Amino acid sequence: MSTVKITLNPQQYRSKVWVDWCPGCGNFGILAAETQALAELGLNPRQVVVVSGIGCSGKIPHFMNIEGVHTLHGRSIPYAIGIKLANPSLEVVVNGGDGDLLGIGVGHFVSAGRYNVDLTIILHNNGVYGLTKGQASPTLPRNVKTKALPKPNIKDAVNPIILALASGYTFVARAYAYDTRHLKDVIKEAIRHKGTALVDVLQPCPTYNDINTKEWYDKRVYKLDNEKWDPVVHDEKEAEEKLVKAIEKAREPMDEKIPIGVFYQNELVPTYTDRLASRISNYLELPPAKQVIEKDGESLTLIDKILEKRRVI
Ligand SMILES: Cc1ncc(C[n+]2csc(CCOP(=O)(O)OP(=O)(O)O)c2C)c(N)n1
Ligand code: SF4
Ligand SMILES: [Mg+2]
Repeated sequence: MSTVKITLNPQQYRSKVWVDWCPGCGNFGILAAETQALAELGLNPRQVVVVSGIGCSGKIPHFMNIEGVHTLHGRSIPYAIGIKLANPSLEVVVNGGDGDLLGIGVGHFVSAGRYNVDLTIILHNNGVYGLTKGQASPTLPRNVKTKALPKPNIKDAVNPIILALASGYTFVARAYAYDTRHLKDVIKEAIRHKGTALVDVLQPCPTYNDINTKEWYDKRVYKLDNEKWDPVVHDEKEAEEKLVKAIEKAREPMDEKIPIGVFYQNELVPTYTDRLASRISNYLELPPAKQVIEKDGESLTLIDKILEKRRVI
């Protein structure tokens, strides 16, 4: 992570691009909290890469003054992993929709936890495919009928917290897009965490999700901190017990009460950067992005010769 300190002004992380989300969209809260978190962490915008997929959520890098990549639907995580592996000194944040990360991209979502790559993944969880006009997303429960569905949802929902815990994520949290102060604090913790971090953000979509509205969430969300919840694994022996407790907490029905905050955090697991550095002695000084690959326009790698040898005529 960069240690360059800059002034605490979230506007430095905002671009001049017009934000075209619908009025009242929960994405505004995520954008505000994310830029505030980066400002409070004092991260150099040139050292932060925000990677997104396709969806309303996917537009976020355009609205930020950071290094950003707006990738393909479902493919933000492999891009992000590649960026982090090529240059481990960068702070890499993924922003994705629930369709993007848990539908078409779910294989990559699971895979990230197995590497424990040092990434922060911010899930814009609105229960719908917002950009494509409100189809059910993988987090919409069965039998719920949002306004664009002709009939109630026929499929069961995926629980992002449980899926992340089962996949080996070492930081797993839930937050709420309209409680931007709490969301900002959770994003800061996720970025500071060493390992794969998920922040599942409950994000009202006032245009297509007429069930999980601001009014619906406001009555239900409560903070885990107020329950004296301790998510941190302080000792290897605690890991199993805390993981099981976090899964049990995430299994609680969300009809009446919805906990937000950090469910689980374990920094005792080596990150993928640590694992590579233990096998490649000069990885941290000379990761792929910092290697010199040409001199005076001539390639210093043998790639041309290797390709020539394998040419099939
Ligand atoms: C490979 C591919 N399949 C399908 C689409 C069409 N598509 C664009 S966005 C989207 C879903 C968006 O929903 P979500 O990821 O939840 O993001 P949101 O708009 O809700 O933020 C789909 C299916 C696409 N762009 N690319
Ligand atoms: S469709 Fe929903 S998620 Fe997309 S910008 Fe509008 S309110 Fe936000
Ligand atoms: Mg969505």
